[in-house]
Amino acid sequence: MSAQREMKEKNPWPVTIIIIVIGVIVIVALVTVAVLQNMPLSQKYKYGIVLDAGSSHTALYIYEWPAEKDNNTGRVQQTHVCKVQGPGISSYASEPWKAGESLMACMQEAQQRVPGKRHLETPLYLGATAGMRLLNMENSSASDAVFRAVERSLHTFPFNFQGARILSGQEEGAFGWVTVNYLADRLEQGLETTGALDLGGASTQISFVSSNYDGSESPSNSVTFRLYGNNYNLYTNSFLCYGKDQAMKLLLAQQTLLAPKTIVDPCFHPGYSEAVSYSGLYDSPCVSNRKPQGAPEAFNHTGSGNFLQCQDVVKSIFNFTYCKYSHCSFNGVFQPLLQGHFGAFSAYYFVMDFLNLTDTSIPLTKVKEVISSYCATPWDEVKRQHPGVKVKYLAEYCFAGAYILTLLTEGYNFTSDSYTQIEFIKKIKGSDAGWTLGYMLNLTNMIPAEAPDSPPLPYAGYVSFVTVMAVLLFVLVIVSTRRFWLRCSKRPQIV
Ligand SMILES: Nc1ncnc2c1ncn2[C@@H]1O[C@H](COP(=O)(O)OP(=O)(O)OP(=O)(O)O)[C@@H](O)[C@H]1O
Repeated sequence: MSAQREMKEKNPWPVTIIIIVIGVIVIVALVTVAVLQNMPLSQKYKYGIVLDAGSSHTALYIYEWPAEKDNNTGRVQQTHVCKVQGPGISSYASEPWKAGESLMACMQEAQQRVPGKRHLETPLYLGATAGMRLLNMENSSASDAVFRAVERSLHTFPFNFQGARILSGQEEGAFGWVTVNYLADRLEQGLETTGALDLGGASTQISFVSSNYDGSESPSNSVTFRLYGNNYNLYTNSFLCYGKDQAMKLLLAQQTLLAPKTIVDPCFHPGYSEAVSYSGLYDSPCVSNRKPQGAPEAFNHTGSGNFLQCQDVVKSIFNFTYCKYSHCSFNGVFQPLLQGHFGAFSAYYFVMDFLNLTDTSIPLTKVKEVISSYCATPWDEVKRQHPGVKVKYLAEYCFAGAYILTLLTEGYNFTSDSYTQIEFIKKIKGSDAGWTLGYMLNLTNMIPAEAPDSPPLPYAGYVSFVTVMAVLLFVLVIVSTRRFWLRCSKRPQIV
């Protein structure tokens, strides 16, 4: 017995080894718990679906975001887009049930793409823009019937349907601006924002923040936001009837006033000839009050392909002179001085991309030359050169190019300098530029008004900190116990 005690007192190493082993186990356990407890959860996603019921067509967008980050700063991104076959829902005014029917194929696709266990919680929105705004102005019971048909169809799917409604022009402009700035990370980081230019089929929107605008002049153009702790006073205006298709109607209506049977249109290619029915042209409230007296059933629409003359006719659909404010864009609408960068999307992009003019460092004089040369190309040659492009679009690129230039430079007052601040965009980081994402972010409260509280240390920093502290603690324990055992081993031995 005394021999054993004597041995322990002489040799402290077995106890030291036991302490080291226990220490190592404690540290490993501590670090493992810290790592597991704080590890980001495996990536589970949530989904949202928005139907953009535009004047020319409907598109369905599916968005997804990491499940643990909703109501916070989780990156929401577009995972799928489905183009609905056929025209926009406003075209089904005489057979509303077909509007509901037209959405079925894309909705079935959405049902396949969103995981089944998420269906019931996935919000589904339908927002209609200028086509339905016009139909509602013209015939509100027809527009109600279209909405009823669309809602009936959407209710047959297992998603959390939040309703179908017409967006105001202001909402369309403001949510387009939110989308562009959210995707470019400008809101969360509080960077200077980018303006948004949207050219649709029936309306066009301009939205930007200007230090010259506080909302006091023309308050109807002001939208205020508080996002991630920053206040924004946004200027936005939507011009109904100035989307690409309705602007063309304005242009044709203008020309038929002078030549009701045959118009020789400088915005169409030489050799172009098409019969156009007056009822088709005047079916829109944008032009219905301009129908010539005693007009024949149809007129012959021919082209002469002259860009300079085209620009003159295009200018005639704007009023650049009347303005009761300090500054105006056109038609007497207030606009503050332009400021900063702009993203131009929808038809701005489609048209400038086709004409190879998305590079805004190309001087405006050169841009005009390119459009001018396209306009002057005979129609047969244009079709031969672009066999894969929809004929309707091909015929309209000359007009659309001239219209975009006039709208930007004479309408919104972009100069040759500020034109270089425009970027023609289709997508930002894989998501389409347009109002739909901003609309969903707003309705799901996914952009907080205040900047979210961030943990004092990032995850990796936290784990490293715990590890270093545990190792330090361990070393301290070892050093102090070793000194204790060394002292013990040096004590005079009991014999
Ligand atoms: N590839 C293309 N080339 C030329 N024009 C195009 C192309 N694709 C679409 N367009 C036209 O661009 C215009 C804008 O399309 P978009 O889908 O943005 O409008 P919309 O949502 O139907 O209209 P709105 O927002 O006014 O209701 C429409 O006139 C459409 O016909």
